[in-house]
Amino acid sequence: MAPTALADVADDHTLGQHLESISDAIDDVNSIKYDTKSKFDAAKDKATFRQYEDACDRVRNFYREQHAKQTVAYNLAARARFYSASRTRPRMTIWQAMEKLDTLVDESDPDTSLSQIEHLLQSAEAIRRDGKPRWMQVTGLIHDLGKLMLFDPALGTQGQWDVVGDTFPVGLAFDRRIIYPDTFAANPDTRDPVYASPLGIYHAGCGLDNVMLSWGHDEYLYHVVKDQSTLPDEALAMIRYHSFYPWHREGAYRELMADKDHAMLQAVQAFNPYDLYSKSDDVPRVEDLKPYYMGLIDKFFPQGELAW
Ligand SMILES: O[C@H]1[C@H](O)[C@@H](O)[C@H](O)[C@@H](O)[C@H]1O
Ligand SMILES: [Fe+2]
Ligand SMILES: [Fe+2]
Repeated sequence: MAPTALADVADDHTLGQHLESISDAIDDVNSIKYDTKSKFDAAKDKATFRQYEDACDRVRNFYREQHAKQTVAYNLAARARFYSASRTRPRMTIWQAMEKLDTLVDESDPDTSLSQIEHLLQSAEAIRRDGKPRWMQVTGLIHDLGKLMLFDPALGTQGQWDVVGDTFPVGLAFDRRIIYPDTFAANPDTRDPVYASPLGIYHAGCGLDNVMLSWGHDEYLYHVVKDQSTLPDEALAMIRYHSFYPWHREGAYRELMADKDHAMLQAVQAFNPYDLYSKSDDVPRVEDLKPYYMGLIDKFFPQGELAW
């Protein structure tokens, strides 16, 4: 009897593996062609979130400082620190990073009272509920982990102004469609003849890959995960451009786009409602959701620990 029972177990196991690889294959097909619609009521939600005109002083002061200090010179220096060969990069798994980030209170965010880990799980859960591919769910789960840069002294982060908040390109005139556009008057780049010109240091169609976006959590996380995960380009664009509201929501800076960026814009726009509007959902139960997301993390970050 025993050998038969053992064989049954072995067969069950193989069957389980087959089913898993079939569902992986379906997911891979979905990753190429995925539905960019979401269940949110965009018109209603637009009136509820991101009301910067009514925002508190904390948010206003945050942007006043950010817009004065994000210069080309600062951006070059921040990137040099990130890439510096002498920097010892902290090593952490994705889940450890999520737990570490949880202590941060984002000064730029007018909309959420939840902790960071809850926001990440809320975004991921909303994507999962809508039947989107697993690579997009895991993107929701990690998209704000770049805020961890605040905790690495070697990155020389100056405060929150170079970590959170909406992003915009530097090296060309600041567009009026960025929130609080008048606060750029305090930025020295507005008095530089090249940086203050319509295309600045760029040329039309140069592609967003060649544009320097203000330094912060999007850019940092993009550089961390691009070579340390199996995520598709769409996921990397969702991470890199998720705070670039003047582009993905307001239609600014389109003249800088190259062909590839049109598909990336669609991806970022498909992602945005899950970042923003899931902020009104119920508080997720971290321990209940952990096993499912640990499975996704293993799939897309097979080496476990990442260098941050
Ligand atoms: O306040 C928020 C917050 O910091 C987000 O993480 C970021 O992606 C947004 O664009 C920003 O405006
Ligand atoms: Fe973010
Ligand atoms: Fe977010």
